[in-house]
Amino acid sequence: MLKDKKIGFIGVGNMGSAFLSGLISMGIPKENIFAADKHKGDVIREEYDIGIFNNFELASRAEIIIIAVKPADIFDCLSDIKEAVDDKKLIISIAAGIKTQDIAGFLRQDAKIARTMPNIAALVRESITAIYCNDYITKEEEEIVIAIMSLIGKTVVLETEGLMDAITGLSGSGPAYAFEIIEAMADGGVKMGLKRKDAIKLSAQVLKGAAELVLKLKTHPAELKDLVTSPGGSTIYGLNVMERAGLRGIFMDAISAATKRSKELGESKNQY
Ligand SMILES: NC(=O)C1=CN([C@@H]2O[C@H](COP(=O)(O)OP(=O)(O)OC[C@H]3O[C@@H](n4cnc5c(N)ncnc54)[C@H](O)[C@@H]3O)[C@@H](O)[C@H]2O)C=CC1
Ligand SMILES: O=C(O)[C@@H]1CCC=N1
Repeated sequence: MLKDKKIGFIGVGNMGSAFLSGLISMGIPKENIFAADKHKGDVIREEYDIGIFNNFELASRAEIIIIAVKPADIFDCLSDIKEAVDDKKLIISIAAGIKTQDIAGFLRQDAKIARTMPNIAALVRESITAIYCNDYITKEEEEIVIAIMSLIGKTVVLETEGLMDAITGLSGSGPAYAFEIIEAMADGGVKMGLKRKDAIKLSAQVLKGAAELVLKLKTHPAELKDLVTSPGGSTIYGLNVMERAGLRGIFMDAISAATKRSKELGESKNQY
């Protein structure tokens, strides 16, 4: 489905490079992949051996344009590509907060625009990516967006755009929360005498194993928690401390704050 498409990336940083690696390892011919990056053109050419262009040239050549710059840079990029975008090109944004309607307002009202929210686990093809396609994208084109996002992990398709900020706050930002948990659990192990390296390996594998259980058994996490928590055992003593500290409230507040911030990123053109 993707092999004969001309795909261009604007911005090849943390996220753009994960997509690029995915496309290349899938065997997409390199002559069909282009990139534009304001600061790293030479490095990308050397690393991936693909055509490097400026934003306008890239948008003129590509049928699918993936915009992977920071939200603060997106409107500069849209200005650069405006004259090259017609009603056939497929624009895919991964920028936090930026609404399809605002992108269309900059480009053209009938532009085909998909707003997506992946996460950094794209680097190991374990992202979960939410996809919203505007009304100008056909079913077949939606399949193309899904195929591209599947290069970096799993996908969910949204019928409306409204929940995209909440998804940004939960699964877009979520790996950072998980890294904190892994590090914090490792700190606990170190406090109890474990070596740092062992403690990190143990806590990371715990999160991976627990996640696999939830996903594979399709069982509610509370039920799985009960499997670990023997009456009067060690786990309930640990959980007791977390409950006193209000761990659930902390996560709920964190995701609310990140959701609110994602919305703000879409409201101001001068985000940070
Ligand atoms: N890093 C993450 O975990 C996630 C990031 N995102 C979104 O992905 C987007 C990219 O994030 P990262 O890859 O982390 O950023 P990054 O800073 O690593 O990469 C952005 C790239 O864009 C280039 N760039 C900046 N201005 C440009 C311009 N005018 N024209 C062409 N290239 C330009 C930069 O040189 C840089 O290489 C952001 O909008 C962010 O909201 C979404 C989900 C997760
Ligand atoms: O913090 C950020 O701006 C981006 C959005 C999702 C993950 N990182």
